[in-house]
Amino acid sequence: MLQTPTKTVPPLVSLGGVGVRRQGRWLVRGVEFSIAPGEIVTLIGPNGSGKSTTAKAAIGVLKADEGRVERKAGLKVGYVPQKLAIDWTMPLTVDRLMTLTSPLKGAEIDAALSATGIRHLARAEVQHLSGGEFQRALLARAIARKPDLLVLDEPVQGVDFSGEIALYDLIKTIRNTTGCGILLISHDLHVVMAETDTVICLNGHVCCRGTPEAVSQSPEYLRLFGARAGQTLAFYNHDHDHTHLPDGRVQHADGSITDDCRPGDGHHTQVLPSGKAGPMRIVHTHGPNCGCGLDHGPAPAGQAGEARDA
Ligand SMILES: Nc1ncnc2c1ncn2[C@@H]1O[C@H](COP(=O)(O)OP(=O)(O)OP(=O)(O)O)[C@@H](O)[C@H]1O
Repeated sequence: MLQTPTKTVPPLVSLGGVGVRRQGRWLVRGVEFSIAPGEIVTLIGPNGSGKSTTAKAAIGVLKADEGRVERKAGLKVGYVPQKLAIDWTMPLTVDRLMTLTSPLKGAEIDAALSATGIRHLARAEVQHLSGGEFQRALLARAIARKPDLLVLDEPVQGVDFSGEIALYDLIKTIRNTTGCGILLISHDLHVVMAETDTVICLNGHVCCRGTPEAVSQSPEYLRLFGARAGQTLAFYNHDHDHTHLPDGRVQHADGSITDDCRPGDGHHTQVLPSGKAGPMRIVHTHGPNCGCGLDHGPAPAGQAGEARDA
């Protein structure tokens, strides 16, 4: 059972100075990271910060316009995109969903559905699944072909908080039992999964990155999320010092506006109590126009950063 990433082995995918430009605008630029077998890398950032674009560039769905993307020869990718083109008016069972794009043996379908805890739903109509069940069905579909790299673009959409914890636990279990690398995307900025090895914060470029290494023991946190979550969640604070405007331009802390991010943009602080690694809940600090679309008040005085639940 693989518990820790193996950085000594060659990466599954490696990005160096990657930029993607569309319609005369850099969507992301200067992106650098790699994913090793068994490693969980989480991309976070506000809406439109380039997380999906980066993930697509990493797996070759999108071509980078600058920089280099290297993938292990023969890399098998399981990809759960943010949006899925499903005709909800057509009846579609879970086991049919599994084989929509390529065939699978019955035993492979069973194994994947069992691994995600929804074997009993094999004959269920997809449109009748709950949010959490649907995400599990998508996960089952992605792991059925035993990928080396699993790319999950917002895997907790439509799932309540306890469902999120369960899904992140499941994703961790998949990593531990299969040893695959995982690239996880979260736009909410407030939830990052268990055992995330590396968090990369994007805002058109890599603003900050780090290893979440702590479990919060804060009383407020335990009160909010309960002892179970308290064992596995930690705080993560950061600031965006620039705002992505609706027209794609970037307003900087000094008020100036440019077409793209500047290399020096993105001053962030990360405040993590020490302790065991685990899933963490991101609590972040915003300027008046951080761009995340959420209303955040100031943190209680005396806390490092302004830790408010996003
Ligand atoms: N093909 C394209 N042509 C032009 N602009 C694009 C294209 N694809 C994405 N964009 C723009 O690039 C920016 C980054 O998009 P992307 O989907 O990567 O962001 P994201 O961080 O994943 O956002 P979200 O959290 O909302 O899903 C957005 O402003 C988006 O409108």
